[in-house]
Amino acid sequence: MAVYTKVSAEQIDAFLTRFDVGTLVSAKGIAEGVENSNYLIETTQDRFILTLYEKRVDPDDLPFFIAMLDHLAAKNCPVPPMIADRNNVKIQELCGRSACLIKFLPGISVTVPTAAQAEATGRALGDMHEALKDFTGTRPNSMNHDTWRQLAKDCGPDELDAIASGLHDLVESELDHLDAHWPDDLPQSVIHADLFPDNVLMLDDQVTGLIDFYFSCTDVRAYDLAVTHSAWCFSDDGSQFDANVSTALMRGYLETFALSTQECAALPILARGASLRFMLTRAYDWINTPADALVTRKDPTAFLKRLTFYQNNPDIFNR
Ligand SMILES: Nc1ncnc2c1ncn2[C@@H]1O[C@H](COP(=O)(O)OP(=O)(O)OP(=O)(O)O)[C@@H](O)[C@H]1O
Ligand SMILES: N[C@@H](CCO)C(=O)O
Repeated sequence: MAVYTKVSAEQIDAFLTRFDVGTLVSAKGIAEGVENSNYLIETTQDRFILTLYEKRVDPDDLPFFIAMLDHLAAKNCPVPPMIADRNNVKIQELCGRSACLIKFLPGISVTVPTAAQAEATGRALGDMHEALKDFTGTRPNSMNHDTWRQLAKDCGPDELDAIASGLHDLVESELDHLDAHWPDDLPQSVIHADLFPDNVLMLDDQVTGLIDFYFSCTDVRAYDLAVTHSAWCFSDDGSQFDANVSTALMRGYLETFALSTQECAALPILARGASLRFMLTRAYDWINTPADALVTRKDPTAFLKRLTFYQNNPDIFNR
C-alpha cells in the first residue's frame, strides 16, 4: 500500500489543467512503495506518475532531486524527470502535500534477478556514476556511516535482541569494526544509495528505468555499488548468495565504470556497512511500526544474513 493521501478524480483533473499534458482519462493508486503516495495517471496524451511527498521526503530536498534527474536524463540515463507546468514550475502543491507529475517509464521490477538482468543493472549503475561525475549538486547522506550507532541506540538493546538473539552485541561489535576500517578517503560523488531490484524497471534483460531517487546523496561512490550488490545478489530473505548474479553485476558495472585498486579493496567493508545500514533501518521500522499497520514491514534479519555472509566471505569481490 502506498496511497496515504487520497486524491479524487476531480482534484487530479483540476491539477492537470496546470500542465500541457492533455486531460484525465484514468487514475489509479499504486500499491508498491512505502514512502510516498503514488498514482498512475493516463491522459489523452500520455501516461504519468503523480507523487505526493509524505513525511519522509523533505520538500527542501526536491530541487536537488529534480536537478539530479534532469542532469541524468540529459545524458540519456533512463530516469524519470519531473514535468514542468505551463509556468515552468515542477514542484506543485496538492491536497496539502508537495507533489510532482513525473514521466512514466515502461518496465517492471524483477523479484528474482537473473545474471543477465544483474549485468544490465551493473552497466546502468556504472553509466549513472559516469554521468554524475560533472554533476555539481550535493546533499548530505542522512543515513551515512556516522549515523548508524545512534540508529542502533534508537532501536534499543532489548528490542534488537527481540528481533534476533544476541543482535545488540553483534551490532555493537560490527559498529566498532566499521569505525576502525571505514574508508572515508575514497572518491565521493552523488549516488543513488537505494538501488534495490524494486527501484529498477526492466523489459526482458534491458533496464528501462531507474527510479526512487529520494535517498540519493553525496557519499563514497563505491558504497553505491556495495548497496546494489547487497540488494541484488541474495535471495530476498538473505539466506542464499547467488555467485552468478554477483559476477554478472560486477562485470556490468566494471564495463562502464573503472574502480581504483583502493575502491576494489574497500568493497567488502562497504558491503558490510550497507548490510548493517539496511538491517538497522528495517529494525527501526520493525520496532516502531505496529504489526497491523497498512505498511508491510521489511524483515531486518534478511540483511543480518547478508552481513554475516560478507563477514565470513571477505574475498567475495575477488572471485
Ligand atoms: N517514473 C515511473 N514510471 C513507471 N512506474 C513508476 C515510476 N515511478 C514509480 N513507479 C511505480 O510506482 C511504484 C512506487 O514508486 P517508488 O518506489 O518511487 O515509491 P516510494 O513510495 O517512494 O518507494 P519506496 O518504498 O521504494 O521507497 C514503483 O514500484 C513503480 O511500480
Ligand atoms: N530499500 C530499502 C527501503 C528504502 O530504504 C529496504 O528494502 O530496506
